[in-house]
Amino acid sequence: MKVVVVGSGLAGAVAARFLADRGHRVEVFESREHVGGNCYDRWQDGVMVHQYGPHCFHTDKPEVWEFMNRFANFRETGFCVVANTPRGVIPVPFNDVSAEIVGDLSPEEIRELLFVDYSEKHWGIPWAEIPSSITGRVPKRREGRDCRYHLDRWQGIPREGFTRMFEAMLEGIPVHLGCGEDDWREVKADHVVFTGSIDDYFGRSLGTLEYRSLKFEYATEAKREHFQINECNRVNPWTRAVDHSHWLDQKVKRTVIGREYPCEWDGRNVRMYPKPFGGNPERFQKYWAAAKAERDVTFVGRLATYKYLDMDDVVAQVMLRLGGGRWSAR
Ligand SMILES: O=c1ccn([C@@H]2O[C@H](COP(=O)(O)OP(=O)(O)O[C@H]3O[C@@H]([C@H](O)CO)[C@H](O)[C@H]3O)[C@@H](O)[C@H]2O)c(=O)[nH]1
Repeated sequence: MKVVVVGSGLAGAVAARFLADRGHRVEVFESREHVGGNCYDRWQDGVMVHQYGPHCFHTDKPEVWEFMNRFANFRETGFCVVANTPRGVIPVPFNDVSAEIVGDLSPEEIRELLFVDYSEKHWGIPWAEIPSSITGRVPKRREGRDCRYHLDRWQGIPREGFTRMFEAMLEGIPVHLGCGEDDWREVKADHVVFTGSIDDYFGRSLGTLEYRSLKFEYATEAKREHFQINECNRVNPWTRAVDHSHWLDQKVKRTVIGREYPCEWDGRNVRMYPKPFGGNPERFQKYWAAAKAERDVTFVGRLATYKYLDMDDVVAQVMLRLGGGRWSAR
């Protein structure tokens, strides 16, 4: 069977590999000039930099971890995040170490200190309007002194970077970079795996789905003790600063610091976070109903399913939808 995969980010690359492994003839169409989507990394001043913000792979799903390890040698490590709050710099999620610095706090006080300012900057709306699908992601008070941001059984990053991992995943599969939005439609295929924003598939005929985006600033500065500092305050306009030399534990004096400034997706920058408010959920449901009626198209990934999915959930979603024996959108 001939399959066209639209997009070479995580969903697209996993889908392409999954199908090629099962004997299908796969061709990938990518609008950017590189594979890997927002996981793309590159080298700057000798430091491996995640171009579109920090991506730590973390999972409790053995089949997902096994799949990813076919394409990369992972440096298995957990990353610790601290928050720069009006009461000092503390580990986030809030744990016993945080409590030693600012005193033990009630859930409401933790929410005020760590989440309200950050989330309002990140999402651009008042805290009270941020839906529970987002606030539910916010890690609660954690007992103990484990300062890793995620507690999943497996976590880390590819030693040679995500870009190299994607290249390995796509080995032997034709990939077209820098494509126009509709180039893939010219190819006659038995099936399409669409990983772009679902409204693009339908020519935005039912309205445009909105996203939050980020403006990234990269500066070469002195190496820092902390891997990531979340700005949980109103003083600094950026939400987080990442010292990229920590990915590979690079012993450097100078490093690359990436700062993230939240903004709206405007059609020229990158779609980063689906916005589950402001009419978008209703708009998405209309597109999803239309998607269900499409024969021989599978919609997968964060953009096509308009869901705030973690990386491992994307891999699991692709495996389920393509391995479940059905080809149509679900
Ligand atoms: O200090 C904070 C942190 C978070 N929030 C709020 O929680 C929402 C979800 O946060 P998070 O999952 O961290 O957001 P994101 O998907 O951008 O994070 C990815 O980056 C790394 C992580 O930062 C470690 O490098 C992680 O692997 C991914 O989850 C957030 O949108 C805020 O609303 C907060 O308020 N304050």
